[in-house]
Amino acid sequence: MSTDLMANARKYSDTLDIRITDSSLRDGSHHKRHQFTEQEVRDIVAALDDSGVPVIEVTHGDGLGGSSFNYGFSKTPEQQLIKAAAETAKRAKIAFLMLPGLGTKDDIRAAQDNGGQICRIATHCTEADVSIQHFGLARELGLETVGFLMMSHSQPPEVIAAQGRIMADAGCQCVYVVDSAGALVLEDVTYRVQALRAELGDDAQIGFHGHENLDIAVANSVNAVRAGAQQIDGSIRRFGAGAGNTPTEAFVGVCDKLGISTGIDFMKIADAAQDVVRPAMPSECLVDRSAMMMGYAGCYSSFLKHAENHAERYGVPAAEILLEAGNRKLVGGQEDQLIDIALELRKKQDANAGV
Ligand SMILES: CC[C@H](O)CC(=O)C(=O)O
Ligand SMILES: [Mn+2]
Repeated sequence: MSTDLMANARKYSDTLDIRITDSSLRDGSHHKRHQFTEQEVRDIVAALDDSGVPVIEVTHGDGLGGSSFNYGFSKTPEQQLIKAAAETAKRAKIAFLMLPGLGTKDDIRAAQDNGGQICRIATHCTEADVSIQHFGLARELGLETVGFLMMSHSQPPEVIAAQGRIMADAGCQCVYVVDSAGALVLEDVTYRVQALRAELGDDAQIGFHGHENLDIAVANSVNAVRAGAQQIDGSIRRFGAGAGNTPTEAFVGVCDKLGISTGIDFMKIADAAQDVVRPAMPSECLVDRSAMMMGYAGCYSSFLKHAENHAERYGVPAAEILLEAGNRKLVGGQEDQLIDIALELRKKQDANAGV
């Protein structure tokens, strides 16, 4: 590790160089169409906790309040899942995600009452100002705070840094570069993390949340660490939206080999991935045509399942819906526009076929 990274790491903890948050029970909720049962959450939390994962995120895929017609209804109320996770974890902290406008301040209070300790607040990467009151509340309540700058590929490093400054000033303790589309490639991550590091200094830590759509989430995460990120997200078995996230277990193995300390036992987490998490997944998260299209075109990974639904309903390819969503620069919350795209594709298809 570089001297700078060692210095940053030491500031974070006496024993760990980086802190990993496993997001499979939140980002994986997209892949599972929000159908987690309480027992699955308990089993996965127990296995991750026993492996030494320090933070486990549990919420509807779209955060607190996400269970809805627009985003997909949860099988089990997310507050019940947060409570089950907090009751199960012996060492790990339980984190929850919220998007201002979807979740409310009361949802944050309820998540804390149910045992959540880390409040992660996500905004589009040009809209950090909508998070100010929520960071204020979270800090007042004594919660640890994390800020998510979603779709970070869509803005240059200086914009990401300026938006990170807004979050840090509002009380955010770690600003994440969030590669929602899996569109960032290697140095794209380095430059964004470096810009945040330069802007925030000691005011906040930096984090990185990757998606695997172009198959480089582990490499991107290593680049983030080398550029000074102290917190990294993964999802065990890549259980996340699109092609999934940085696979926690592979990233832990890579960190072991690079001499980056995570505090996670590689053998135990490898077993957990295979024996506990895989059975709870509806299918593997794949770098298939649709997922690659999202990384290539810069399309929000959470759109995948919605695009698949519309593809089936309107008889058009999901990959083409996603490609067009990327071209139109759609952001989270614009899920309904995927229907317009599907209908337009269908019209063109019919016209070409002379229907
Ligand atoms: C809440 C939407 C989204 O899934 C957050 C996230 O993980 C990302 O943007 O990658
Ligand atoms: Mn994600």
